[in-house]
Amino acid sequence: MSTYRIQGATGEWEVVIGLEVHAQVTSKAKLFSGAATAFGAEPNTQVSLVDAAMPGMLPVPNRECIRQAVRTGMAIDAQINKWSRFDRKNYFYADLPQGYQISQLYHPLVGEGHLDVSPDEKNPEATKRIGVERIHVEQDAGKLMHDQHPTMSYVDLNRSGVALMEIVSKPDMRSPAEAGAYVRKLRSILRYVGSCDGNMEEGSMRADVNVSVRKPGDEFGTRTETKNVNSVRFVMQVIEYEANRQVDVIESGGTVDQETRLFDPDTGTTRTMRSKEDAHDYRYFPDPDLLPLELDDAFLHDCRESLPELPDAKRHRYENELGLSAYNAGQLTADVDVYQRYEAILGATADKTGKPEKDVATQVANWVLSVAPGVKNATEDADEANDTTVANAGIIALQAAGTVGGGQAKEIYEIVLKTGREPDEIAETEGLKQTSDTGAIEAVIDEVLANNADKVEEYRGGKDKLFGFFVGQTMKAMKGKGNPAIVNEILKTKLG
Ligand SMILES: Nc1ncnc2c1ncn2[C@@H]1O[C@H](COP(=O)(O)OP(=O)(O)OP(=O)(O)O)[C@@H](O)[C@H]1O
Ligand SMILES: [Mg+2]
Ligand SMILES: [Mg+2]
Repeated sequence: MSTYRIQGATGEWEVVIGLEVHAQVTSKAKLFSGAATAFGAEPNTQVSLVDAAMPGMLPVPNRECIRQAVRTGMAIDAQINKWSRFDRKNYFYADLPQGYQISQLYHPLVGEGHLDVSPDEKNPEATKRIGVERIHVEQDAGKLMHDQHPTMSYVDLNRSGVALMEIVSKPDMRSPAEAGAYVRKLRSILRYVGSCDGNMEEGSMRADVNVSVRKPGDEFGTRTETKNVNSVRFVMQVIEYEANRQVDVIESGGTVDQETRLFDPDTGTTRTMRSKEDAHDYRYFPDPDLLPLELDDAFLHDCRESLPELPDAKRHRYENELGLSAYNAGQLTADVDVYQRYEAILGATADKTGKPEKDVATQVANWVLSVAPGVKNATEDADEANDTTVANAGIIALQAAGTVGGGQAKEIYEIVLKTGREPDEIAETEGLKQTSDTGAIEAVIDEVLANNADKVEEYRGGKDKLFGFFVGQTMKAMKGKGNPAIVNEILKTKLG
């Protein structure tokens, strides 16, 4: 793995990165109230008296949120703490009516774990292990709206009280690529587990990016923390910018302040938001309204039993059982949507062809990863609803049987996407079937050879490369519909 270094005036610098990822827990209700959590609702329509911090309201932990955080911890091989507790993090802000956030500082639900990440997507086998310090559960705050009125700000409390998992990494990353890979892998696992939808655009997953620089081998330097970064690309940009900025500050005789910064996507730069409050400024103390959480074995057992096959295990199985290349296996297992589509089409293709999955696995992989997306991108009036598992499997099966060739398969798919017609019927009525009629193919080949007597002579004289020319001419004469295997076979016989 290549080492990322920043070249300064005084030599090479290493960058040290730790990420705090806030992931919204997939749950119909909030962490301590029954209010709904749907994205995009009208402001203040999903607020209970608990979320609005009315006096005398008491929080009641939502079992499903705890369950999802525990399952997430299990998915990263983390220590699950059977005893944990909620603390109040006190601060004043207009989007926080309680005056404190219920979080977990001293006894988090989930302790140490780790993720194996692949900084180079082309080489998913080259992994680096990144430690996770802990996962704690906490409430989200509301949102201030500054664009509704010229002189007033409004408050939307829909998000107030929504359950978040804060997943805190160790300062183990050393390059933008590693940090990008960490966020991708974490997102992938959250989506497999189903504990967070991973939608960074809608804010379901946001990263606080901690960056410091040091000379290789030195102690850690002072970190800055850039808040609420909401895409993989932005995380990488923040690191690139911050690391270079810090090197400049130090090399020009200054010191890096431990502070909170904001990222500006328009310029790709960060700027000071506030200097870092020390943790004790929050006056953390155990929330007296809540009992400690105690998890029993049955609950833990249920959490573990409900975990799906996870990305790494699935990737290895695709390689070992289905014989896929490491690259294809990595691409297909990176996201839930992709592997679900793959597995559905693979199963249907095996059924349709009567072959074991292993025998069609690579063909289906190429179809799902490259052929189908290529056709889809080029088809303007494609209707997503026509892109069914059955239709895809139908086309792949036609090709596997030699009924259609690669070119015809694409044409059929295009028609499927536009019209929803059935692949077998399209192949039949649109004249897209390959000819396997040896007599017909032989006749065409005889003509091709007769028209190119000089080339036949050269071929027989040892110019082997001309074989491809004869195949090409035959296919052209047959408008691409000759069965390639049969064309090859007859040509070989005829040319001797
Ligand atoms: N020297 C360093 N350089 C880069 N990252 C660091 C360094 N030291 C710590 N970190 C990272 O900073 C993060 C600290 O997060 P943590 O939640 O523990 O505390 P915090 O940021 O002070 O608290 P808060 O949750 O209130 O923001 C971790 O991801 C850790 O890996
Ligand atoms: Mg934190
Ligand atoms: Mg932080």
